[in-house]
Amino acid sequence: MATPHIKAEKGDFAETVLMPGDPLRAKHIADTFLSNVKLVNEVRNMFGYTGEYKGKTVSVMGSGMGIPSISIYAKELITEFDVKNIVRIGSCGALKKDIQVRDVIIAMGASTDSAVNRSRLAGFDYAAIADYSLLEASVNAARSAGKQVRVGNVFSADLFYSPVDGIMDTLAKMNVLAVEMEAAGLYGVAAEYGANALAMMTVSDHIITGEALDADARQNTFNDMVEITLDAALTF
Ligand SMILES: O=P(O)(O)O[C@H]1O[C@H](CO)[C@@H](O)[C@H]1O
Ligand SMILES: O=c1cc[nH]c(=O)[nH]1
Repeated sequence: MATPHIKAEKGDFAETVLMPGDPLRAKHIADTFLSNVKLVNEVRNMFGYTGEYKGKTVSVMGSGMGIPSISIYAKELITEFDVKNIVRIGSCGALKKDIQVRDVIIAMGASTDSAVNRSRLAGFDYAAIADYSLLEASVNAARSAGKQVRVGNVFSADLFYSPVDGIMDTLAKMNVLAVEMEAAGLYGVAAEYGANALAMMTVSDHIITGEALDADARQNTFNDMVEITLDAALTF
């Protein structure tokens, strides 16, 4: 069967799908962490894989960048491929001095300048929040592995290059931990179509200090976050 953006068979995806923005990060994760791997989607090179992690079947597929892109893939995975849990595993820019590059942040909530969730809620402000079970399982998996995570609010920006003067200072003042581009949209899609979602990000750059990882590091070295997510997935 095929949706407009995914060419795969019913049953090709596991109930839980990890979604990095970068399809090559999806490939790295499949190559590094999964066994018995099958490539299940390559439409637009948005690679999707299904394999086994410690005996559990899980999938990993790129989401592309931004709320419009992840919204398409998340909606089709949920409604056409019976996916129940989507965990975004992304990168983000840190907004606070006490957060370092490579720290892992879990988005308990996601603020945004996108209008998608207002469209869903008759023009009112929608609180885009993580599924509590996925959040708790991920925090527990991190604790068990002795890995630190920060849990809080993130900002899902429509524009990577913001034209709004002082926006990063305003976000930091409101205790927003980091900026990225998908979480609020993913949470809205999951609510609309009845699935569970969580967004977890590794800090790839620091808005205050300017420190930044390169593309190769963003693609291939976020293993702590991936292990937390996969270990959490064993419990749901
Ligand atoms: O690394 P990913 O998961 O793509 O996440 C972040 O990186 C992209 C911008 O460079 C946006 O998609 C943003 O959310
Ligand atoms: O969206 C993003 C992702 C990483 N870093 C940023 O500054 N923004």
